[in-house]
Amino acid sequence: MSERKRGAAHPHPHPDTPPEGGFFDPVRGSLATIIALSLIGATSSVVPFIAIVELARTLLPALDGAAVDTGRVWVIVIVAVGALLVSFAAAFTSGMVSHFADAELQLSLRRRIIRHLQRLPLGWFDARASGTVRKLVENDVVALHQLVAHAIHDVITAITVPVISLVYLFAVQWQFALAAMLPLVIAAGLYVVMMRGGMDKYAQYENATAWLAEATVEFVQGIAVVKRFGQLGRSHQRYRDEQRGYVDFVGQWTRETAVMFTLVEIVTSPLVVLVYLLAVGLWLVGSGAAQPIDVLPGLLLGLGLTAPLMSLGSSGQFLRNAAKAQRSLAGFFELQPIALSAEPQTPGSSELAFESVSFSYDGAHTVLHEIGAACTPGTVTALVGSSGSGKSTLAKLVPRFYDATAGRVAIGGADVRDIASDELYREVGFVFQDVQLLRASLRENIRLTRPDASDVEVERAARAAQIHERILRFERGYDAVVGEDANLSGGEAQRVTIARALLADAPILVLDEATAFADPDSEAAIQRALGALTEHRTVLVIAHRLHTIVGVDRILVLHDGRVVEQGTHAELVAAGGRFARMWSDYQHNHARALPEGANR
Ligand SMILES: Nc1ncnc2c1ncn2[C@@H]1O[C@H](COP(=O)(O)OP(=O)(O)OP(=O)(O)O)[C@@H](O)[C@H]1O
Repeated sequence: MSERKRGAAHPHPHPDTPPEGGFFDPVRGSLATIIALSLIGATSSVVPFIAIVELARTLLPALDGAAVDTGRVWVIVIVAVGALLVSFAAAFTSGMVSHFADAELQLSLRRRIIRHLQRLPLGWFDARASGTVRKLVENDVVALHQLVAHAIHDVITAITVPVISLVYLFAVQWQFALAAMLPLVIAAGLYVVMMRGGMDKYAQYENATAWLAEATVEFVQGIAVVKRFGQLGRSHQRYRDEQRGYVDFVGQWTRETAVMFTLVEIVTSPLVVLVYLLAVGLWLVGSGAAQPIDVLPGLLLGLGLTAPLMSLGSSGQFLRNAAKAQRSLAGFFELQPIALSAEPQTPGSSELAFESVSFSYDGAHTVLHEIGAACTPGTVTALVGSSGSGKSTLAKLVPRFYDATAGRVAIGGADVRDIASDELYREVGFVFQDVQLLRASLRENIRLTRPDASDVEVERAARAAQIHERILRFERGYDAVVGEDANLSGGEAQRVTIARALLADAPILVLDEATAFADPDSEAAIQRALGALTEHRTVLVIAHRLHTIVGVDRILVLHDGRVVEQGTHAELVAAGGRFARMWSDYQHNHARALPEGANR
């Protein structure tokens, strides 16, 4: 394949990138049903009240001795009972459909999140990933649950019931209808005033909550460090300040809205509305503007006009949360998945080559500049260089944690981007510093990359990784579960991942020597384990301790993202350049720690 520049852009649109609002596609039909049922339910719930009025209108003449139209009475009763049943059935069915739709939506979203996660570059899965995924799966998906399962039905009911009631009231007696609207208008006005600047306030409230949570986590996580350095008072002070700030903010907001809130409660309270409507009714009847019977619908339906306002308030909050969740999910789905090749290639050998490889994390700062190097099968190549020189970044391009911004990384002549991912992981094994063990048995952890491996094979890999004896000391041995009865030190956990890499038996190995947390005993064990791992393979190792790479086939010295020297240990020392200086400093600093024969 010809050398070409390839940015982060995906050549084919990703199938899971949803079109605007596409999350609801799987439940579109159910949503339409919920809306229709909510409308039917709300409308039919008003009918019995109208029926009572009409019944009264039909029966009243009987007081003056007139004959009662019993046929009409029966029709009204049947319509009322029928409407009541329809309203119950609609509410029940709508509840059922919403909960099924909600379950369906959550399932489809969670599946979509998982599918998208599987296609993201491994480099995305750093420390922040678990928090982000947790927020998506827990908060955002649940916010959409509130929308589908509750808010749609509540909002439709809260709007439909007052609208139908008012239409009927205006048809019967317009002055009384107008009077019945007054509490609604006053409450709505007060609500608007109360909520003025509510979005800003709400944002401030969320910030205050987030800061408090952050300060709490910081206080708890840092407690060991601050205690050690006698800063407990200061750290505790920040926590107390944030807590004070939160309480002050909530107190202030509550005081600002308390008067308005109480006024809204009073204006909408059933007793106040009833007394008000009775007074208006008496006045209208007294002045001859209305018949006594015309006051009845106003009393019955007028009472139900203001209650929905309150439920609209809380549903509005659900709607805002759902909109926010939708934005956050859309942002996640917009993350570029790793590019998949249209014509997958198979590596011709286990030769690893970096061909003019450049890389930038953010598109602005280049951290690797035109790296060229070849690692042949059966040899060990070490990457050395100061902290931040680009060693890990270069190593992580091989298993495609990231893709080169320019140039290419090739295995047996094939660009790693053109090798199907399962093939790539069969070809490349890696052991990086951030050891990842699953909450599963040690056996399952070792067998992760080769689920079909027999117990004997697992044990052989563990022996070679110098961890077999340690595993046997657990009561349940290989069945001990990580994080439950298998509590491992950093070095031990690392040897488990080395056993895993050994079992996977990949012909190319990318390793971070990573003995940072190892004590002298476990360092020796890890070195032996790595020795077993590197036989007959193409090995690229990030070296931190220079005495461990004295005998490797080739050393690449990185500085500011460039290969500034390369050769064997002896050649580089003889050349008297950067590596020779690093080696001399290293010998000076580690004179006593170096094993015999290492300082040649
Ligand atoms: N995820 C990331 N996002 C942005 N920049 C990064 C990221 N990881 C590393 N860098 C930057 O890339 C450069 C090379 O870092 P890299 O981790 O590859 O160096 P290193 O030689 O492995 O260092 P060390 O020996 O300390 O691990 C550094 O400037 C670093 O700040």
